[in-house]
Amino acid sequence: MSISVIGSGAFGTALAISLAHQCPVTMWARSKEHARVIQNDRKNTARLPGVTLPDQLTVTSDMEQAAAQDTLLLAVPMQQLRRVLTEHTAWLTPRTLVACCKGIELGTGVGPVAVMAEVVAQTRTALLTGPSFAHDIARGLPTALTLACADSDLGRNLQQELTTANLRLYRTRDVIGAELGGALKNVVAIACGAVIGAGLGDSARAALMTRGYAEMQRMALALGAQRETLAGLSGFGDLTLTCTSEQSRNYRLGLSLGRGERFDPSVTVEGAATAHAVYVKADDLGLDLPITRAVVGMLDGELTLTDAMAELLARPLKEE
Ligand SMILES: NC(=O)C1=CN([C@@H]2O[C@H](COP(=O)(O)OP(=O)(O)OC[C@H]3O[C@@H](n4cnc5c(N)ncnc54)[C@H](OP(=O)(O)O)[C@@H]3O)[C@@H](O)[C@H]2O)C=CC1
Ligand SMILES: O=C(CO)COP(=O)(O)O
Repeated sequence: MSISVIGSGAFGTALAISLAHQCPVTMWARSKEHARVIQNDRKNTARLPGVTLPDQLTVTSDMEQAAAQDTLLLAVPMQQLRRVLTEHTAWLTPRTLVACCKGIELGTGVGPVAVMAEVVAQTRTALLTGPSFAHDIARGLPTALTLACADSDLGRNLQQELTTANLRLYRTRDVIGAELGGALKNVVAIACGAVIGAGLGDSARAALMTRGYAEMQRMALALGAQRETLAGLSGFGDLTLTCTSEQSRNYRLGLSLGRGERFDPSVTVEGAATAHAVYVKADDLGLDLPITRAVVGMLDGELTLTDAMAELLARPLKEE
């Protein structure tokens, strides 16, 4: 088996580093100059500073070279996935494609696995998700992730292939559950960052995490996910990490909203687009997602945090 990582951001670089400790890995960067600098310096200073690349990791901007491997991990932002696949379809089929992004596509309301299956014909698809910060993986710290694949045999093979000394992979066939857990937890993390940023306290955060988890379940179960998947690494596990750590960009965006500070728009924050995509989808499904609605309102500048909290607290009292 041979592996390529498509995308040389923080997460792609971290995965490539971990995997390259056990087999040769190729990492693709869209910019020729970026690929040359990372390959020569043995560092990705722009996206993942402070970590040295192992010798078995080769960086290239040549998609034909990168796509020549058996298994391709796609580590680009969710809203860019369709574009990357469309631009390089000729090289990507027939391959095994493993999406490593977390989010729901604006406009279609689907997750990364559906996008891969739609754009690249005859492809075998899977998803790698779960609680893990790129810096932790790259530094060799222990991490447990979920490999979701509808095909049991392929899932087993990928689980073996992608498990490393510090990445322990669990397996599920519930792709939609794993996708939605990883996507929806980012929306809740923005809300949690906002309450902490505004000084509303840890009790308010615990309430939001718990009721946010109820929202995640409501949406995911309506779309055919299994409850156990939401309770696993890809759902509850990642929700816990992302809502409690300043390493999370989604949480940091929330902190900025709560503090009334500007946030760098170039930073990848998947929960922002996903909140909008989920809000539309929930409306189509007739689902009530008050925390998602509050996040959308704050992101669009239509609700202050004070108004959002007032709306949440004024909702009719009900059974848990
Ligand atoms: N960072 C983390 O800790 C984790 C991230 N993830 C997920 O991984 C995904 C990627 O995030 P992350 O790596 O952190 O993001 P980064 O912002 O660090 O990097 C994004 C990468 O995608 C590339 N890219 C963006 N648009 C395009 C495009 N149109 N064509 C080709 N390449 C493109 C960027 O290229 P360029 O450098 O040229 O701009 C960059 O290499 C997200 O879905 C995120 O949720 C999952 C778990 C952990
Ligand atoms: O998904 C992540 C942790 O599992 C990374 O979180 P952020 O995208 O918020 O940084």
